[in-house]
Amino acid sequence: MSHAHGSPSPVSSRSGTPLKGRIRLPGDKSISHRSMIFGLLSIGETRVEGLLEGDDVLRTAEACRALGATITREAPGRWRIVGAGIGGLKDPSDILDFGNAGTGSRLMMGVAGSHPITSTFDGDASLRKRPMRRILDPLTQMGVTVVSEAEGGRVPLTLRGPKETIPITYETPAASAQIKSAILLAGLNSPGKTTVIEREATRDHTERMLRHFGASVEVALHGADGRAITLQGQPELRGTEIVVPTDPSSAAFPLVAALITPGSDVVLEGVMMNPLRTGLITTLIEMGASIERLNERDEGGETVADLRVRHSRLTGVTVPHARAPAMIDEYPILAVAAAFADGTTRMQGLHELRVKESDRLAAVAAGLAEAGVEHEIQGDDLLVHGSNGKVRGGGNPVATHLDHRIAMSFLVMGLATAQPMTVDDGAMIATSFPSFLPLMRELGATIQD
Ligand SMILES: O=C(O)C1=C[C@@H](OP(=O)(O)O)[C@@H](O)[C@H](O)C1
Ligand SMILES: C=C(OP(=O)(O)O)C(=O)O
Repeated sequence: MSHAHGSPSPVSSRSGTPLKGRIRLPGDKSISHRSMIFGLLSIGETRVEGLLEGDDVLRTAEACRALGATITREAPGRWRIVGAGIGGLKDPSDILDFGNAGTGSRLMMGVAGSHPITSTFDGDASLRKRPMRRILDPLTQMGVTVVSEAEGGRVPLTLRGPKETIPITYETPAASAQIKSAILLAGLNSPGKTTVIEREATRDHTERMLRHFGASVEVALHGADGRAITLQGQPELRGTEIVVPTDPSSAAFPLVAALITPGSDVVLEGVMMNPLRTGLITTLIEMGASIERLNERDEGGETVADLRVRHSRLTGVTVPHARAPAMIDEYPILAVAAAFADGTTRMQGLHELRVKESDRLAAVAAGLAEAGVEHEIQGDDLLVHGSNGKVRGGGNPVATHLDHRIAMSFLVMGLATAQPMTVDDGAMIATSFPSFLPLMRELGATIQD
C-alpha cells in the first residue's frame, strides 16, 4: 500500500490550453472510510465497489484489520470485508497509525473506545496537532477511559473501553460530522438509545449507512437548522453491498479549474449531489458559474449527476456561515475561484478551518499572498478581492503544511494565472485524490511534478 511519506516533492502548474473532456472522479472519502468501519462492525460479508484507495482510507482499512476484520482487495476499487461484529473487536497488537486522516482516527476512536479493548491512536505531524478533545469528552461520558494523551488532548493517545458503554444524549459543540459519527458509532455498542443533537446539519453518511446495514435510526428536526439523531444500540449489523458514489470534494478541483480557465468545457461524470455536500456548487452558481446538472440518477442510495462545467465570468458573493457544513472542505478551492471573480467574495464564519489538516485560513491567505491576490482575514471571515480573471500567480512555492486541499487548490490556480504556481509538496494529494494529476492532465492541464 502507498503511504504519503518521504521528502517533499514540489509540483508546478501553468496556464495552457482550455480544459476539455469527460472524467469520472474517484469514490467519496467519507463514504469509503465508513464502508470499512461498517464492514468491521457487521456480521458476514460486505462488498464495496468504487472505494477511494487514498492513503486516509487505506489507514482506516488497516485499523479495521487490526481490530479483527478480514479485508481483501479483489480488484481496483472492489473490496471485500468480513466483519468481527459489534462487541467482537479484538485488542490490536500494534498502534493504530492514521497518518493524515482526521475522519479515520476520530470515527475509529468511537468504534474502538466502545469496546473493552486497549487501543493506541497516532498519526503524522498534521494529525498530531488536531484537537481530539471534541471526541474524548463525549467518549468519557460514555465510560471510556483515556489512559494517556499528548498535551491538549491530541494523538498519540490510548483508550480503554468499559465493560459496558453508557448511552448518552450529547449536543455537539461544533458543527462536525466526525464528532456526530464517533458518538453514534460508540452508541452501536451501548445498550439503549444514544442521541446526538447538532445545531447545524452536517453530512449524513453515517446515518444513511447505519440504516443500510440494518440499524434503527430516528432523525428529528432540532431548531431552525439542526437535527437530533437517535440510534437504538446493539443492533445486529449485517454485511451488505455498497456502491461508493464519486466524491464532490474531489470534483471541486477540476470544476473550478474549468470555470477559471478560458475556453474550458468539461463533464464530470456521476458526481454525488447529497444536499449536505453541495454548498460549493450552490455558491459558484450564485457567482454566475455555468454548471449544468445532467442525467440525474440514483447510485448507491445517493443522487448523482453529470456536471457540465464551462469557463465563466464570476462575480463576488457573500457566503453565509450557515452554508459552511455543506462545503467545509471546499473553502480553499472557493478562494481560488473568488480570486478570478469580479469583486469581493466574503466567506463567513470559518473558524473550523483552523483545525483541519492545516490552519486552512492561514494557509489559504499565505497562498493568495504569493499569487498577488488581495485578501483579508476579518475575525473568522475570509475576504478575497477578485481581479476579474487576471491573477498574477508566481511568487514563492506555496507552503502546503501537509494539507492535500491546499496543494490541489493552488495547483488549480496556476492553470489560469499569468505566471506558473508551485506548491512545496504534492505528496499529500494521495491522501484523498491519488489520481488528481493524471485526471487533470487528461483534461489538458499542464502540471509538472
Ligand atoms: O465525517 C466526515 O467524513 C468528514 C467531516 C468533516 O470534518 P468535521 O467533522 O471535522 O467538520 C470533513 O472536513 C472531513 O473531510 C470529512
Ligand atoms: C478535513 C479533511 O479531512 P480529515 O478531517 O479526514 O483529515 C479533508 O479531507 O479536507
